[in-house]
Amino acid sequence: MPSTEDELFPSTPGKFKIDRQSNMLNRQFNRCFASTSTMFLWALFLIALTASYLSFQSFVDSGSRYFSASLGGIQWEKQVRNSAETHRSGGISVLVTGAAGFVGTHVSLALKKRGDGVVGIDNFNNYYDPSLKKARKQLLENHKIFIVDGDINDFKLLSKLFDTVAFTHVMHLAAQAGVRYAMENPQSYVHSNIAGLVNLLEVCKSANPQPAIVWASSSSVYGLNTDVPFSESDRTDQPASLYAATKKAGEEITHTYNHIYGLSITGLRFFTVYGPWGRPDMAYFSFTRNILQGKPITVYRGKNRVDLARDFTYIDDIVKGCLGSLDTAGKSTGSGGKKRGPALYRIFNLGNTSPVTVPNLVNILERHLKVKAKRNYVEMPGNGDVPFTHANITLARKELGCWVTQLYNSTNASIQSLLALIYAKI
Ligand SMILES: O=C(O)[C@H]1O[C@H](OP(=O)(O)OP(=O)(O)OC[C@H]2O[C@@H](n3ccc(=O)[nH]c3=O)[C@H](O)[C@@H]2O)[C@H](O)[C@@H](O)[C@H]1O
Repeated sequence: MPSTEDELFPSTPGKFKIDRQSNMLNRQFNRCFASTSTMFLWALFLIALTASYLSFQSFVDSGSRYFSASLGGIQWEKQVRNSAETHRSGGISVLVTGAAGFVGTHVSLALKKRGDGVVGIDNFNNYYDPSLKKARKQLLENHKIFIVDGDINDFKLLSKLFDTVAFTHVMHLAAQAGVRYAMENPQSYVHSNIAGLVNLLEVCKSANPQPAIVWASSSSVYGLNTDVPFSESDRTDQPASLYAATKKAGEEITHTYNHIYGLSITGLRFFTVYGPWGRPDMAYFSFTRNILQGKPITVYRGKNRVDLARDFTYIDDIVKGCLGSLDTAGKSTGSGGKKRGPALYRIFNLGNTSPVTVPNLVNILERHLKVKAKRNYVEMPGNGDVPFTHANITLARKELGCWVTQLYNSTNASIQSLLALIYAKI
């Protein structure tokens, strides 16, 4: 008779293990379920286990519900829906990214004023004083526009917005702006202008219905192009800054989403936009501040002391171009992430068509401010600037219809607003 357990099993290792395990299980099974009362206890235990698992699941669900309250919650969803509601027949429902930015604020207000639904999203980053962005947010809220504090890289948040509202359009203005800052913080351009854009497009392509997208490209894509005025068909493969390169990349990226998923895309190449509620990093703003404070200003010059020139464009013209683009965008054709037919892909210059040299800009500021500027002329550092910009807007005039270029006399309105901001220490 075998005296030990081991002697019961053959010596083949694989088999040994299996048999040994099954034997052990058998013995455990025998021990545990030896009597019906123990079986009854086991049944009770299993029921309790199932019940606690189910209640844990509901805890997890309510937890994720609670978590999404930071994205949403019932109150939040209500605010989003109310803000997105249209108040005119044939109105559109627009998600405006970068809504607390300069252009975003003006476009949001204009849409709301004509009865469209608007929901804004902005990450309130500190590229420039966020208190200016908060002040713009307050202005928008006064007009019953709800602004979500969030980043376009947040896939969950964007998806939730599209789950809450079937946006017909996206006006994509969130971006890392500024040409020269790209040398200081290159990653921020990749984060917003590339990764953020792709994230937004990923959400839009899966949305049902897919929205039509209008977004801000830039005059900087013309880079070192020397054909003037700049036309949409001109070459754009010589960017002078990382900013320009990310905007150019955006044009290519949006093209692929148009091609693969049937998203309607309109890219707008803005030319140095100025006006009330403008950006403090831009020359007309920083020059105004310095002139008023008696500080010198640095005026860049090109090679051989050639003046730099910009096709400075007034914000109201840009707003008209944005609204005209939204109105003519046509529908995206895809659904469920699949293309169902060709959709519009367009690019337009939005510029003033009459460049002004930077020294002349300073003259105009001096006239309005009635203060003489202390000018330091410096050769343009090789940090992303281009010598001049000049828009040909024939295409925008023809296809957007509403395009009427204003003259530079709108400077006064801008300056009054800048003064208010400067005195408010923004
Ligand atoms: O159209 C665009 O795509 C871009 O427009 C804007 O860029 P820019 O045209 O560079 O505007 P802005 O900074 O106002 O400089 C104006 C002029 O002043 C010169 N400039 C500037 C600063 C300074 O200290 N001295 C100076 O001479 C400077 O050399 C330039 O000649 C947006 O910021 C950018 O986000 C993008 O949208």
